[in-house]
Amino acid sequence: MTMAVKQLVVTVPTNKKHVTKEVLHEVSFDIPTAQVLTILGPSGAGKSTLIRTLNGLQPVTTGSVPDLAGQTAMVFQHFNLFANLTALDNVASPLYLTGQQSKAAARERAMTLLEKFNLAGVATQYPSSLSGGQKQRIGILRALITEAPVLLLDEPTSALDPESIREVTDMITEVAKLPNRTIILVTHDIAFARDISDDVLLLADGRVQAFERADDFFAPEQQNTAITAFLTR
Ligand SMILES: Nc1ncnc2c1ncn2[C@@H]1O[C@H](COP(=O)(O)OP(=O)(O)OP(=O)(O)O)[C@@H](O)[C@H]1O
Repeated sequence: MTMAVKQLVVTVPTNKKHVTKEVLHEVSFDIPTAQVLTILGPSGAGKSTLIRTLNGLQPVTTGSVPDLAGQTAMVFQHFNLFANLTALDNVASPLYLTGQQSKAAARERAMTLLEKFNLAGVATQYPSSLSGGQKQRIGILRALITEAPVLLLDEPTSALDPESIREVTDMITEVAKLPNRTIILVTHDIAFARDISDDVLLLADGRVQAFERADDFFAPEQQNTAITAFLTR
């Protein structure tokens, strides 16, 4: 099963009154379910705008995206943890803040997740005392606890030091193995993209430059074309 994005156009306001700018130009591709789709492209290509549109944070101007309301969970570049909540409560928060579960039940579920991913030791700590890698792993668990079938990750490692990057990419690799989980990942980390992707969408200037199976995209004979074009911009 796939979910289609069809001729998606997104325009955003500019500093000038009544002047808008088209950030995505008739973008079409299919989101394969239970796979890892990686969105690559140079800075300003529209990657974040696309992922925000899929999450309903950015309105569609014309064209269409699948209705993913209530089916997505987002992981942010800068973690966006609640500073006043412990790691445990950050993970539990999507369940109890929405009233889906009692705080006690949500915490129990959160603790199980923390244990599964070797983070039980930081359960009572606040974000300010966590490393970047720990913060992002907590951010990923906060998304996972929702059991949303579509996980959106917007440059989850770009604010991290090399050691933390490894912790987080290892965790995302584990998460990608969970059954029935669709992952849409924006990254500038080509090596990680090559390791984890099933499909690749390459954007530049708001247009689709390539949409193909990762094996084809990263095939040796391709490396002088699409990837080089991307890397050298
Ligand atoms: N809400 C907005 N208001 C004004 N401009 C916006 C808005 N959202 C996106 N843009 C502009 O749209 C273009 C694409 O931005 P976007 O953040 O989607 O690119 P990106 O590929 O994610 O870049 P990066 O890799 O640097 O994060 C940029 O020129 C950006 O300034």
